[in-house]
Amino acid sequence: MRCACLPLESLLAPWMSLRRTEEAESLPEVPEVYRARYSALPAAQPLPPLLVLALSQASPGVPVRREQAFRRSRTNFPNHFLHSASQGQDALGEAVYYFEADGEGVVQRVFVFWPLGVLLEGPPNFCHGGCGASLLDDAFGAFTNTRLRSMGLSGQAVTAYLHVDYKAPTPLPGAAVCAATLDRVEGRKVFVRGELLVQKPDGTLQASMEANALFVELKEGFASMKK
Ligand SMILES: CCCCCCCC(=O)SCCNC(=O)CCNC(=O)[C@H](O)C(C)(C)COP(=O)(O)OP(=O)(O)OC[C@H]1O[C@@H](n2cnc3c(N)ncnc32)[C@H](O)[C@@H]1OP(=O)(O)O
Repeated sequence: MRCACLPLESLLAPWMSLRRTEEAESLPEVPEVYRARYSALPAAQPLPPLLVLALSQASPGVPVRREQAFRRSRTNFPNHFLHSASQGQDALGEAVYYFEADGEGVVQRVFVFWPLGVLLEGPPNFCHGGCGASLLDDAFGAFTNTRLRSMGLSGQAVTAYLHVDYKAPTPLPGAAVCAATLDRVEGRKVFVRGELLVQKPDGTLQASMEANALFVELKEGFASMKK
């Protein structure tokens, strides 16, 4: 039987070797809600096939819209654990964030594509569990804070807890998509759930990790966090 899976090279290239061009290239302006953290994809950067697959599986028949895809603005967050320290050839490649909002502009879901290199290993040839948890935490944070901003709120919430269930190993080198959505809201408490999706050899997607988390909107924002 013919394997429906995407060849590894098409999953990873060119994202693994992507280097920043945002300083040199004039990129389209992104909507205000996203602007603090994200920038537009350069014109030459295609949407990762795995991201497109995850989106079409999550919402069959709904067109994938390039203008809903962003990358993280490194200029504003030069010390970010995932977007700076953990980046590199054979480590994390560059993420692509895809936000979905409802008719009122309120963010309902985020999908975050990550190229995963061999240096992220836990068990031989598989991703470290702490790395997967970090990717999920990042997606949950991106979802929660962008959703809050899209509702006219602060967008300054932090993780109070993160629960991860490891359902299957995550192969390296490879790629994953973290999907995050709302569970419920109780005052300042935002409960989020999601999964880390990888592609099986038969081409279908499977959740190698499932997670839920509580984010708490800070009363006085990040500036109030004490050392
Ligand atoms: C720039 C982009 C950043 C994006 C963030 C990305 C994700 C991250 O990695 S954040 C970093 C990791 N997280 C942290 O460092 C947070 C550290 N913890 C804290 O600062 C505080 O404990 C904090 C803010 C979570 C809660 O403190 P505070 O604002 O004083 O609220 P507090 O009154 O204690 O709790 C609020 C509610 O949450 C509940 N709650 C707080 N923590 C928990 C928990 N671990 N489990 C269950 N419930 C909890 C409380 O019971 C309370 O509930 P209720 O209102 O029903 O009584």
